[in-house]
Amino acid sequence: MTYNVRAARTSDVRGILALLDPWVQRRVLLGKEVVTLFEAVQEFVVAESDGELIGCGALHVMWEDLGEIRTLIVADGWLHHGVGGAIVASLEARARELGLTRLFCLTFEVDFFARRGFSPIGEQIVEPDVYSQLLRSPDEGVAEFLDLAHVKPNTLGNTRMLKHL
Ligand SMILES: CC(=O)SCCNC(=O)CCNC(=O)[C@H](O)C(C)(C)COP(=O)(O)OP(=O)(O)OC[C@H]1O[C@@H](n2cnc3c(N)ncnc32)[C@H](O)[C@@H]1OP(=O)(O)O
Repeated sequence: MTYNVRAARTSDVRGILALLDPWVQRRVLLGKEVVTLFEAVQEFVVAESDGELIGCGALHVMWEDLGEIRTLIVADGWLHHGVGGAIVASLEARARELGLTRLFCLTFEVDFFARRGFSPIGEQIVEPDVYSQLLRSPDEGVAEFLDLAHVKPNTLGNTRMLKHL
C-alpha cells in the first residue's frame, strides 16, 4: 500500500469534506463550511493513494511563533499504516519553514500526539498582550485555543497539547 503526502489543491476540498463529515457527526472534530475549506486550502496537506484521498491535515498559523495542527484525519481503511504520522511530519516541516517554534493541538488522540513529542498543557501559553490580540480573531479554532466560554461545548473531553519544534 503506497501513498504520498502533498500540498492540497482546490479539487481536494470535496474529498476533505467527505473525510471530515463522519467525525463532525461524532463531535470529534469541528465542522467547516465549504467556503472556509476553500479559503484555507493552502493550510492543508493531503495523503493520496492511486488518486484516492486517504488523509488530510492542516497547519493554522496563530502568531509569530505559534501554530496549530488541525483537521487531521486518516480514512478508516488506512489507519495504522503511518499515514497520520507522515501528515504530521509534513505539517511540522511547513511550520519550521514558516519560522514557528511551537505547535498546539486540541485532541482526543492524546497517545498519538504524545508519541510525536506533544505534551498536555493546562495553562494559557501566550502572554496577555498576545491573548488580547488573538481575541480579535474570527477563527473558531483560535477561540478554542483561548478556551472561550462559547466554544466550550466543542472542546469537552479534548486535551490541549503543545510541542516545541
Ligand atoms: C489536532 C487534530 O486534528 S485532532 C484530530 C485527530 N483526528 C481524529 O481524531 C480523527 C480520527 N482519527 C484518525 O483519523 C487517526 O486515528 C489519526 C489521524 C489520529 C492517526 O492516523 P494513523 O494513520 O492511524 O496514524 P499512524 O499510522 O501514523 O500511527 C498510528 C499507529 O499505527 C501504528 N503504525 C504506524 N505505521 C505502521 C505501519 N507501517 N505498520 C503497522 N503499524 C503502523 C503505530 O502503532 C502507530 O502508533 P505510534 O507511531 O504512535 O506508536
